[in-house]
Amino acid sequence: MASTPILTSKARSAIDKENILVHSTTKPNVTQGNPIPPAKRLRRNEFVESQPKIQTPPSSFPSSSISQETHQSGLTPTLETTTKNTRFQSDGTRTNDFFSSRSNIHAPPSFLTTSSIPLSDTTNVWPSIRPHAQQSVRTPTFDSSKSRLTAKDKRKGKVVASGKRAKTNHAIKEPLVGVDGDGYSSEENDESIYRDYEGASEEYGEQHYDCSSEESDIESKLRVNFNDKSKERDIVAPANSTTSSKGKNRYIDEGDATYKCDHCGAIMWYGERINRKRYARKPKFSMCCGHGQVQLPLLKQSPDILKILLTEDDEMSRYFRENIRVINIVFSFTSLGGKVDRSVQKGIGPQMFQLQGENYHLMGSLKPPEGEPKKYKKSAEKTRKEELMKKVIETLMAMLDECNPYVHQFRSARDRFDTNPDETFHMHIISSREKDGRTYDTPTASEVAALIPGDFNLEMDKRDIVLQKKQTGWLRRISEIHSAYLALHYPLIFTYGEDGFRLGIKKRATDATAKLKRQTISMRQCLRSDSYDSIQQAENACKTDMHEQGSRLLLPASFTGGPRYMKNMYLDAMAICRHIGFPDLFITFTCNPKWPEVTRYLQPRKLAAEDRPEILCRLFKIKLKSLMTDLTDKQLLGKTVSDNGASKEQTAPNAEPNEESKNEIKDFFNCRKTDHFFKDDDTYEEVTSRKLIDNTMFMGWFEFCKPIPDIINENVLIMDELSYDRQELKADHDRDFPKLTDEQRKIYDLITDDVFSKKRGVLFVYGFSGTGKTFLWRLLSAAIRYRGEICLNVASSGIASLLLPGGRTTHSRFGIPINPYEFSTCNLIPGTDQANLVKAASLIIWDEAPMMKRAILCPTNEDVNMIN
Ligand SMILES: Nc1ncnc2c1ncn2[C@@H]1O[C@H](COP(=O)(O)OP(=O)(O)OP(=O)(O)O)[C@@H](O)[C@H]1O
Repeated sequence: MASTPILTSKARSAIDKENILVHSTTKPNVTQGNPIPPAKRLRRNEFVESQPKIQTPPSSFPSSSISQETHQSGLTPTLETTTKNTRFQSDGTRTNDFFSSRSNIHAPPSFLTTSSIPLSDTTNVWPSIRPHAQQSVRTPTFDSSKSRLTAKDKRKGKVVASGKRAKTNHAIKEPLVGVDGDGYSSEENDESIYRDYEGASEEYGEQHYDCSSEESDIESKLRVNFNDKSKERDIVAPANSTTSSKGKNRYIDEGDATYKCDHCGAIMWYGERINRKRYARKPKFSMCCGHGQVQLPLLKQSPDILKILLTEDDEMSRYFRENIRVINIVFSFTSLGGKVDRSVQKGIGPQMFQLQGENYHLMGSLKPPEGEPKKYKKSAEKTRKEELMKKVIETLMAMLDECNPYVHQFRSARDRFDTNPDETFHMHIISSREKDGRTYDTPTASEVAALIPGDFNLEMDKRDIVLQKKQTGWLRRISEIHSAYLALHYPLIFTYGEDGFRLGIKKRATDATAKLKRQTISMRQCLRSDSYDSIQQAENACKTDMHEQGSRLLLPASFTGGPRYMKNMYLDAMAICRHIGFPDLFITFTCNPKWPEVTRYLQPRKLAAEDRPEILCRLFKIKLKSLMTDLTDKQLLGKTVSDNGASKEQTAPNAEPNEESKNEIKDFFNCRKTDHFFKDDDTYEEVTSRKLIDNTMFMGWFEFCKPIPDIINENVLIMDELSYDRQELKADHDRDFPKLTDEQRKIYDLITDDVFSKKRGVLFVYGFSGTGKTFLWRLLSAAIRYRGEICLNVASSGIASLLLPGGRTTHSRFGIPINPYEFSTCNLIPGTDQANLVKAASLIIWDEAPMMKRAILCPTNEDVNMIN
């Protein structure tokens, strides 16, 4: 997990103005007299140019100490001696930083090193301008045992280590005050930190721990007095300081998950509340149930035997917990699917493989193919060698036999095979349920699956899972929205075969939901991706008829962080870079399973971090938001001039309203403010009739984009297709027509009859290489075109398209995405020239069609049908 907030050159220049030079400290190869390699940077940083002295690199710059520093990360639990980080003030003072437990920074430009360095290093100057910067100090150590809560602080809901206040006061008196608003960990910044964060703790209810070491005497010796060299403000010198400097590094603790959602009772962290900017005595949450819109039944209590295995401390239970994943796989009905790359497993080390793209579940036939072993059983037998495993498996088998409806049905199928081996039947695992998913989640055996005599029936719901006795051995992919998707893969979690997400679950009936157009829960609500609305609307907005004109978009199951989302973020970032300049810092923010909040949550439950990845994700998100607030709202590194909307919820990109922020069109394309204008299924009339948005630049733009009826709308694509030299085509056709073989002639007649009699249909012509398919396509297209009709020749690859007269790739002709995934659709927007051309075509010849994924062929066919 990583996030890359962009700090642009303006931000950098803002930092520079405060003499906080943003450079990597890991610059051991800087040469004497030329410490600042990029000319661009020199140009922009006049103050550096005007201070030749400061460019002298320190002769004794120890690269080893730097590397120690660069590896410092997170809550460094060591007391190793490291290089002290240095920060410069506008008054020429220098301050020393330790780093914060929050993030590492990589400096991407070529002139900076790419190694990971702590955030505090962002305020470091070049080694050359800090000859005495290598102060040996102890790395601050996090020691939770030193964190003591005072009763008052507890009441306030914050945790501040006792003794910190005294130190804080001391820091206030200290003349070496740090940079305003900056200072996760710098000792000189204690005052500002405390001002900021104690205020913040009032405001945000955060809990603070002191992570400092008690080694104040060492640190106090290493204090640096910059005032001595205040005139040459970049030249720093050490000075003896008598300042006590306890508690340089503080960890901002997000507290425990002690808050409850009013609607569904979900236990939440304070940082997960809506409207994070405000302190709330009774915080509200939406990520759990969308303000009570989503009402789902609670999972049933586990069967007693499973409870014992999960909680007790006997040998069998411990063994079960240690091997719970393996045991689950033994009982799982489905297997993991995805593009697996096993080449990464080299040498010794833990077993691992790389999974690319989408992850899904696969299911095989009722019986394995002839001669093949029973795979699941095999693994079970293997594990049964161990006595303990055998006992556990037998216990669980008995449990699942009793309570899991899928097990019932599979057992019935087996019995039926045994009694009548010649009978043909298939097992049909039903996707759609009649019952309301809010109240009934534990289905019975007859509801989940049925054994149906006969072969596969084409009229079944395409999401249903149909298991046949005879299969080729291929595993079948299961739809993610099948209600049994999770229950089949995790029988030990969904012991009763409980339903997962399925279509048609009704929202809770409230006043708010009554006004909504969609009364059922969508996958998006389950995934909590509201920002998708704005993206979808952005694509539809320029059209007058929103229903007909909009391109069809399907929400992928893995929306957040999915290809579409990432592409948007990437394009936004590139647009920002182009407009404002390249970023100076590349901050990666990683998740730490040893965060105190995580440990406090997991330890009492006897769980490891990998057992509850969602807890890590949630805390990561909270901390990421917190960091983004510090960077943007609190302007830790200077004013934010732009952001890509990734942290839209908590960022105010332009805090001071200016001309730029009033440009609604720009905001619209930046996916900001669109919520004010649209909702998912609003019509154009509804949108434009709102008084709220009258006479804005945005509405003017809408008007501008309206098609003007008086102007004849000529479609250049159609004109292009009709501009062939018909006489020449006819001559070619007449020349080759007699050459057709009987088989080719038959196909030719069939197709031309259908085209000229305006029949619709799909014909699939196949044959070995060299049997004259391309010859036939050429003749057919000539036959259609010389009669003044449109024939579109497309091919799956660019090379194949060159062989066809007027050929184009299908990607280009139908707007097929380059990297299609399961839920991709064509970008063929009805009403556009491209769509009208497809509509006007009499014949579409698609060469090498099987080269395309099925995931593309079917939607393309649907899209072409839709626009016709
Ligand atoms: N009826 C025909 N009369 C004369 N020549 C023919 C006839 N059919 C095919 N050919 C010739 O045979 C050669 C191979 O035909 P073509 O390239 O159309 O085969 P293909 O099935 O498209 O092959 P591939 O699948 O490899 O693309 C071409 O030179 C073509 O002109």
